[in-house]
Amino acid sequence: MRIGVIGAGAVGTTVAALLAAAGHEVHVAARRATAETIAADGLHLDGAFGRHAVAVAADERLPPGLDLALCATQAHDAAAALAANADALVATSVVALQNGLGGVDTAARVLGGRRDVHGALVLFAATGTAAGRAVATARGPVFVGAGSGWASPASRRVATILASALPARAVDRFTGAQWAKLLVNHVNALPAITGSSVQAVSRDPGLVRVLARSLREAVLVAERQRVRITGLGPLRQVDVHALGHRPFDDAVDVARRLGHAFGPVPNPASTLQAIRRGRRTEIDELNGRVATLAAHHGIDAPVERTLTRLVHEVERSGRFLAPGAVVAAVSA
Ligand SMILES: NC(=O)C1=CN([C@@H]2O[C@H](COP(=O)(O)OP(=O)(O)OC[C@H]3O[C@@H](n4cnc5c(N)ncnc54)[C@H](OP(=O)(O)O)[C@@H]3O)[C@@H](O)[C@H]2O)C=CC1
Ligand SMILES: CC(C)(CO)C(=O)C(=O)O
Repeated sequence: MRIGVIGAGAVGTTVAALLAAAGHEVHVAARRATAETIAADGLHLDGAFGRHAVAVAADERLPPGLDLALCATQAHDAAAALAANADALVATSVVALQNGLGGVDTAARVLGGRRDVHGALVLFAATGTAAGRAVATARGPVFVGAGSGWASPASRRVATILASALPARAVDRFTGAQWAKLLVNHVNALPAITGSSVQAVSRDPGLVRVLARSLREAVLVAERQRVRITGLGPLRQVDVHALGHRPFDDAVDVARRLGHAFGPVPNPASTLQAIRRGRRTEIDELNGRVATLAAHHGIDAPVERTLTRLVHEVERSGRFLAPGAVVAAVSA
């Protein structure tokens, strides 16, 4: 298959390298300097999916005539990246890999309301190390779907193509699964604020309770949105229930397990990686999105609000906070 990947960061490099290693003809669209490096040196992936060095085509734009295109930019770059490639994608199935709730809608809107647009919920963890280079710090599947019903034949086809290269499958009730991924991504904020890993946060008795409180707020907001969150990857349906409704210590247990679901290799998660590279984070699409929805429903979500504010403060200052300062800020 001829497959395009827009964005050669942590996720784009991982997926593109695995697709190329599985024998697909892969075209990468990246910023000019990155595209030149990849065209000359190929893609290099190490870690949980093995070591791969593969040659791929790379340019600032994708060529026309692709069977499938994956958008692997950060959420706030997706609209511009897809618009820049829209002419090449008129007859191509498109998959949005962004975290948060808006990936599929953004892609469909930018591509003129097209129906062959799918979302992918990525549950592996990857860290970008240089242009066209990434390390997968934890394995995990990719779930493909769209909308609130059964997975369509088109989503199943996309999942089958991806499954030729990495663990991937179609998922029903994508909207509920996307909320489950949003809950999983609650592990992102505290490493970004403290400069530590997801696993280190889960081991810290104060921070893991903050994580559990933020998760509890998110579950209550989802319920007010009338979303039924499905189990996904490390987060089972019973865990979602525990986060919202069981005694708080049960929610803390779920939060702790979520952090350890990423294995022994320290996972900074994508939000801390953005901060380390001096890039804008996606926090407004994660905890910030929950805080906004909470306000819309007249619910108080003080932990979601505070975590969003603290990530923005670290984005601006570049100074991480000690765990005790975070616990104090959330409890103030
Ligand atoms: N990292 C992870 O483990 C996971 C990440 N995700 C999600 O996947 C998405 C991508 O994350 P991640 O790979 O970590 O992010 P990165 O920032 O590492 O990669 C995004 C890449 O897209 C590039 N880009 C932005 N705009 C364009 C454009 N117009 N044309 C070409 N390239 C462009 C960026 O370049 P530049 O930096 O120069 O702007 C960057 O190299 C995010 O939504 C993230 O939340 C999901 C699961 C796991
Ligand atoms: C799955 C997880 C948490 C992997 O780190 C991720 O989505 C991210 O880093 O944004």
